[in-house]
Amino acid sequence: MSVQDHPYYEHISRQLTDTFAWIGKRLDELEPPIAYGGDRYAHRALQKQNLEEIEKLKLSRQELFSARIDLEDPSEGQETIYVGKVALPDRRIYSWASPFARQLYYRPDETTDTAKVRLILNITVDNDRLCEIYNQYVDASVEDELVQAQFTDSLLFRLLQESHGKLRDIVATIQARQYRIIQSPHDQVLVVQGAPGSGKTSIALHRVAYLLYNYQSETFTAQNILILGPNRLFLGHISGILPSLGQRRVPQKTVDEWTTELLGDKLVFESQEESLEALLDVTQSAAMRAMRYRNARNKSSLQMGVLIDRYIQSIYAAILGRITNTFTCNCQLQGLRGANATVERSADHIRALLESVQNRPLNVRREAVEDLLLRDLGRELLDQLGSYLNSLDAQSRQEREREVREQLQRQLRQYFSGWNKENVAIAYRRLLRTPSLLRRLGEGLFSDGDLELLTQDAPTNKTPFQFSDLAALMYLKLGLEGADGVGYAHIVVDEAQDLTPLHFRVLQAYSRSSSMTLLGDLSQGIYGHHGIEHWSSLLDALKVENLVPENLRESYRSTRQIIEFANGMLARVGVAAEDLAVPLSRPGPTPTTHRLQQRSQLVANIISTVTSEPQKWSAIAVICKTAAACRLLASDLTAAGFTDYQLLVDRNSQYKGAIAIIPSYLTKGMEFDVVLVADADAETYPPDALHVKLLYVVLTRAAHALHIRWLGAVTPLLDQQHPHVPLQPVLEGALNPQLQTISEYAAVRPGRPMDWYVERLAQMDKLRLLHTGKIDAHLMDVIMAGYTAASSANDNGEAESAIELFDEDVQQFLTQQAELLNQSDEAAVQDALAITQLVYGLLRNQLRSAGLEVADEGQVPLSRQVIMLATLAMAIQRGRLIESAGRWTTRQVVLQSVDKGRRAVAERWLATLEQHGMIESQEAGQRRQIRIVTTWVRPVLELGLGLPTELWDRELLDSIPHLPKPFDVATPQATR
Ligand SMILES: Nc1ncnc2c1ncn2[C@@H]1O[C@H](COP(=O)(O)OP(=O)(O)OP(=O)(O)O)[C@@H](O)[C@H]1O
Repeated sequence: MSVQDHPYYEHISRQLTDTFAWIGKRLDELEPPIAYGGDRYAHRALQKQNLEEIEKLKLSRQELFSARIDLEDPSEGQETIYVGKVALPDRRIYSWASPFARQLYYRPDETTDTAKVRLILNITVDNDRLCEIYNQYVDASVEDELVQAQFTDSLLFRLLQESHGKLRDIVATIQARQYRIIQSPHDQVLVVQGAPGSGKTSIALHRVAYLLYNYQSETFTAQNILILGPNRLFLGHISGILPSLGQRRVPQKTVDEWTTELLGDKLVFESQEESLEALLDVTQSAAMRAMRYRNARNKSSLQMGVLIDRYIQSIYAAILGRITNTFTCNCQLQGLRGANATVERSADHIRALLESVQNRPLNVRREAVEDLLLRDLGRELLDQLGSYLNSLDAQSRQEREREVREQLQRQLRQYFSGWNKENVAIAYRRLLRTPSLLRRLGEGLFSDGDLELLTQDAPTNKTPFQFSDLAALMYLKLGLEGADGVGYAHIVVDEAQDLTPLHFRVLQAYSRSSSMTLLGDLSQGIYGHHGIEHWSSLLDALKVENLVPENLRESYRSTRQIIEFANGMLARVGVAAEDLAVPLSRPGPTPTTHRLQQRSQLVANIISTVTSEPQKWSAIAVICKTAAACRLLASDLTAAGFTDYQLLVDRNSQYKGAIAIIPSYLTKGMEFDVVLVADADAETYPPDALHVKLLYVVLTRAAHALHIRWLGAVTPLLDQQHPHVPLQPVLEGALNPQLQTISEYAAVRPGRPMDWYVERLAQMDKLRLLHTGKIDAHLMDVIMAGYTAASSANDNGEAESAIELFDEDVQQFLTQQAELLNQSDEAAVQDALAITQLVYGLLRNQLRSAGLEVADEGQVPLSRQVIMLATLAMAIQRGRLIESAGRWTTRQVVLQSVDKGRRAVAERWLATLEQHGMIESQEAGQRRQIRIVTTWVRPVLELGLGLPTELWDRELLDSIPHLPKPFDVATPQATR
């Protein structure tokens, strides 16, 4: 049945033709420039109004209306109205965003009781041609048989069958639930969690148009609304919607553009997509990728915000601490003898002034205090100079007053000259690159290991900032410089799950009244290393009290078969049925899955699959996981003679709408008629939380057809043979510290003895990272990788020993000791060796409990024993490990660490130490256990090293036998 057969065809056609004629006439009236009629401002305003109306009329002509509603009004009788994108009240056309349309057409929960809807028709028009009519709602009271029986296909279904190149407005078919979100109150943070294709982006943009239509004059203007999207490719995809709704001027920005706007275009930083590529890049070591993952999470967290607050506070405290002098201003009026005045303010007074402006950004506080002092002291100076100034004429007096102010200003500048404005990037780098500062400020916020990782990968002035640094930089900028008066009336964030908690804290500072619409899907959170994991985490970030996400599960984009295929994957990894997307019952072909044997077969198959798709599908995506894989595939396709594709690896490029070869993460938010996944093998998509999300995004980009191809084994995520696939931790549990003793760590890394690791740690002053003898294996990997890189860069081969940690004198002394011990066998040296070995034996328990165990018990070369003792001394000096001292060990084990020939001397020393209460003993069954008294650890250790120590009690020292060479403490060769 053709559209002409619809009983309302004639009527609607007439409305269309008449309205077109009416618009033509109105345009004729408006288009000639208005003659200048006196008042220039009134003339300009009139001109602007005319231009706006012309724009509106032209836009309305493109698609005059999309619905007709017939009403029965108790007082007015029967009435017909139309709903379109642009309101033309003279022609009874209402805007879709008007309260009237809200009540009648979209029929949300609250319905009107004044008018009864009899009929709603969906209409498609192309300029002045009436193309289609669908019955959307027919009340039983409408008796026209023809209307009831025919034309009952839904326009929604018809539109969804079409090709999905660029996103279009959905005015004609907005669903009631979607409309309810669009028109919900604007004075709140509205979060929309929605399945792929549920219309989140469409809702976001219609909501902006709705707010502007209804509240433009009161609250919102196109310029005070901020719309943030992930990248230009995505913004290109959605660019048509707002203009088609009559809103051309609302800026839509990428997160990068927003960042550049705030931080300046000189800042070089990597994009969000590059940050993900770096994590996926298997040519990088797993340790480095795990570090990035963990650092990204930490730098993006709200704790980082607290750390930055503390940082600013510490810079401020240092400034306050430097204000110790009284400020004195001597003012002398040139050429006027005796015309001088002096004012002063104490340091306490100036510090109090500073405290009074403490809530201002740090970089403006100096100016604020200078202003206060200028005003206050300026007045005082002028008072003192009153008798001179009063005798002058008005003009000279003004000049002299200026002279006074200038002198005061100069002297104030001089006084505060050591206090410069902080540069955001430099201050940020300094924070991350100064381990002691970071440790002090980060205490209680991050573990020592996490702080160490932040330092390990801190930005330099030669490397770009990582994406995960950006929110922290913006937050720091807020603290240093404030928001520059920028404040948005409404903020919309699409793909909101990908912004970091700290980004939201920054957004909150730029929001005038916490009016926001945030849309996203946690199942598509492929930037899990820095993004939002639960919407509830926004409560803290945005400082709001409650937040109930709207949940949209119906997916409009994809056919039932595609959604079921994607849901199958989620169910396989344990996602509950009630959390899966609900498909519309729009049918399509079953997704095809093929394993290919060889690369050449894969390439041939991809070409034949995409070229045999029906012509009507204009948007086809061939998706590989990474950009590198896309480039490789593109060159293989070209080599096979197929060049009809667009390689889309640049996030800022425009999709031209044909066959695109595109990396997985760049398809975010996009949609295609056909999707072909070119590398769905087990290696490319391992079963972990990151890859399941990545693949979910990829699969749900397809509107009509989906093809899966792979070489080798299919990813377990898509393997239909396995109903349950347990997920592995991402990047081998990058986020979970794997605490190990050094011996456990070394045991699974053959090739290096354990004490090699101990010495390297000591050499880099990292022993403090050992907590109760354990260290995070990821952190060790990173430190050792950094160590290897540094030593290979210096090309100095084997590392220097831990002795390097000591200052030069002590180093020299210890090196000498070690050499003497190794080279000499005089009887005196034998004595010294016995002491060293004894002390080493006594303290080995401490070494062990700190994870610093040396593998070959009793046979460790003496030079190494000295080094190990030096390591321990160092660690104790740094305030660690002491708590682990005083552990019991058997006397026998201690003596075993001494060569047989020297045991007698060692026994003698043991007795001496016991006699002086430096070691205590207890009976444990048959055995005798001994341990060092905690307070004596260091002196005993220094005895072993032969170091003179101020901790030795003089009396005690005199009472024990004189130490043999080379441990001659009576004639120390070095002092500490
Ligand atoms: N009410 C509707 N009428 C017609 N089409 C609709 C409707 N709602 C959504 N769509 C269509 O469904 C597709 C998906 O919409 P949109 O991109 O807004 O969803 P999304 O939730 O943002 O998706 P994703 O999370 O996957 O990026 C688009 O083609 C859109 O036009």
